[in-house]
Amino acid sequence: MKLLDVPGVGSKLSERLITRYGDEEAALEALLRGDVAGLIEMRGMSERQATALVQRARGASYGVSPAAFLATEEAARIYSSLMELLVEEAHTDRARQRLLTLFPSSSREMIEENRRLAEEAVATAKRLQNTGIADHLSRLRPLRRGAGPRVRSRSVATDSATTFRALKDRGIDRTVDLHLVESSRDLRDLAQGYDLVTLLGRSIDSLSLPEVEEAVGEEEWYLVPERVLHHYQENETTIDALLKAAEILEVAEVARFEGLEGLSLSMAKLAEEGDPEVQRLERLMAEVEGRAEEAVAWANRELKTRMESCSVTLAGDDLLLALGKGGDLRDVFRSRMGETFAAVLRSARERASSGLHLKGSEGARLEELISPEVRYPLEVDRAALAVFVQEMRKRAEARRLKARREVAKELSGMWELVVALHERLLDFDFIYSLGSFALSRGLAMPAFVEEPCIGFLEGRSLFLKDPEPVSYSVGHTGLAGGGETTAILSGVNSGGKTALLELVAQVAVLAHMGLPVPARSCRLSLFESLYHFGKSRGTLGAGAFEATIRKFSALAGEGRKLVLADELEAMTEPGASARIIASLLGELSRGGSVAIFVSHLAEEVARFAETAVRIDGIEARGLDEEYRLIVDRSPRYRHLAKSTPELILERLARTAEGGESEFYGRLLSKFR
Ligand SMILES: Nc1ncnc2c1ncn2[C@@H]1O[C@H](COP(=O)(O)OP(=O)(O)OP(=O)(O)O)[C@@H](O)[C@H]1O
Repeated sequence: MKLLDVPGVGSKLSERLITRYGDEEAALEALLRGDVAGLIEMRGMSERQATALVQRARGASYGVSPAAFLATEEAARIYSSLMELLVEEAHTDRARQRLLTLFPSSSREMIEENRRLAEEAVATAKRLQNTGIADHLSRLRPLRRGAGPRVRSRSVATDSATTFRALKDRGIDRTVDLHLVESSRDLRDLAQGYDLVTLLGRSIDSLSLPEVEEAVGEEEWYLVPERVLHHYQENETTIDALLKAAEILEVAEVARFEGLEGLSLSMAKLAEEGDPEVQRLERLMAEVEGRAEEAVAWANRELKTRMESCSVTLAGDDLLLALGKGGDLRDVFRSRMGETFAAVLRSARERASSGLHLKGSEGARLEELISPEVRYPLEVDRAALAVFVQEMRKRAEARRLKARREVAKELSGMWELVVALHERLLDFDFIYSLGSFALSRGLAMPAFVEEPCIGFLEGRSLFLKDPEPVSYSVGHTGLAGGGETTAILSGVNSGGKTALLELVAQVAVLAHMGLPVPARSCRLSLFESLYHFGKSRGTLGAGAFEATIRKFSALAGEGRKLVLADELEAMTEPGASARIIASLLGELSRGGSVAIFVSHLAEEVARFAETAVRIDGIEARGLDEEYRLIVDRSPRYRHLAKSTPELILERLARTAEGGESEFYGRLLSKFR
């Protein structure tokens, strides 16, 4: 098959598909695989168009058209409503898009292939019951690949124009400042603006610059580990869901995966709370200023109190010394009050550092923030404080960088694994959703037989909230009824005739999609198409009658059809309608088709019929305690069900009062 063999693909679209997928073979493979997600990446291709394109390609590969089976609007509506229910089961967009590419057809091979898929899907969903996998699948999102926030405290420098260009081409400058330096001076100037400069190249001496590190690699994880980590951080929820879902699949022995453990361990490191030393430094940075201020304030209060309560007696010598050349009254005070001052200073410094878990020279550095000079009031040395905080920030940053590099190095080789895992689990969601749809609704795989027929036991309409099971069969299903392939369904108003027709349509559509159907068991033949005619409202005018009859002309064509019609009699006067229905049924029966017509004109139709037409009926058995009709939803075969007006009259007679009730009673007596 070629791309041009797909209906709707002209040379222009074919070219675009080849550009998108690389070559014709890959493009065709993508269409047949149902790659809607990949197709909508093409400009101007909507999801609906992509879905239809996949359907046409699939259809073409089996020699069918996706629109052929659903021959009427009503049939297409039933299919759409079924698809709505089906896609409700999908946890991901990918699964939803793939599910939407399924369609009913008369191709035995296509149905067979889908049946194999559906059977595998149901078996898989069964094995995964109560494992909670759905929660993890629901957390899967498309993988993102943003550059992440800029690193502002560091920069990368190189002395080589070639390296500079290569790094730019790799987009390193999107995350961190990138510089080309030509001399040690350049480098020194640059270093002043950052906590750390990573230098690539050996021509410039950087030994004397503590803010410069000589790079030992050019890999992304080394130069900008934040970028690698960002890929994993921004996809953390999805990766976590992937790991959990994959683990469940392994435990349930549904699938095996390589490299899960390594990825899981590295992801755990990514999520780990920071390094305790970095946390200590951060706490120190946050608290040091306040502590120093508080200690100085305390010392000033203390000095004031102590000074106020003491007096100093000066000897004449002291006065001469202080007043003499180069003399200073401070020296006098230092000699008299030195011990008091020193004691207060010591206590203040202890107050500043207590509980800060200082290490190495940090204690001494902190002490230096409160000058030992004898003076009042004491003050914090702001310049020393700034230098101290700056140093701590650099130490913390260096440790953080080291830790980031370690995790980034591990993770940098795992991205392909993440992408592959993501693809597999999105594909898996399609299978799992399909299986869950069948399992949660108790669907069963139908059996295809040769004779024209359709029938099921305990069918439950998927469109009703709490459906009563219904069994019905037309043609030689071997389940019940007789061999007639055409039936007229009569019965009480609101008995469930329309609902039953819809159920037959649901069964036919799902079976021809290769999917299980809502019944305990089901047998049917392969049909070329489904004609479903809904109930029309009121008698049609001449123009509308003509249009309706034209639609029926298609029924005369070749091929086995399943025809479901709801109260066609409304198309024209009852007498004419009965004749038309009878002759339609004759045409269909002779053509080897199967038909179920809901009609209140069953007796008249049977009178005009030239072929064997069975009349079945849905009947009311009586009234319940609240005077509601008790209906047997499964039709009785070969039984003309009355509309049971006497039950309605009985209800009226019992619920009305006085004269009105008597009136209904008199009418009712005519039936007894
Ligand atoms: N199998 C079923 N289980 C539960 N409820 C049902 C079932 N079949 C039909 N009903 C309910 O009965 C009501 C009437 O059904 P429906 O419209 O199919 O009847 P009808 O025989 O076509 O009526 P009418 O002759 O008036 O067109 C609907 O509201 C539907 O929900």
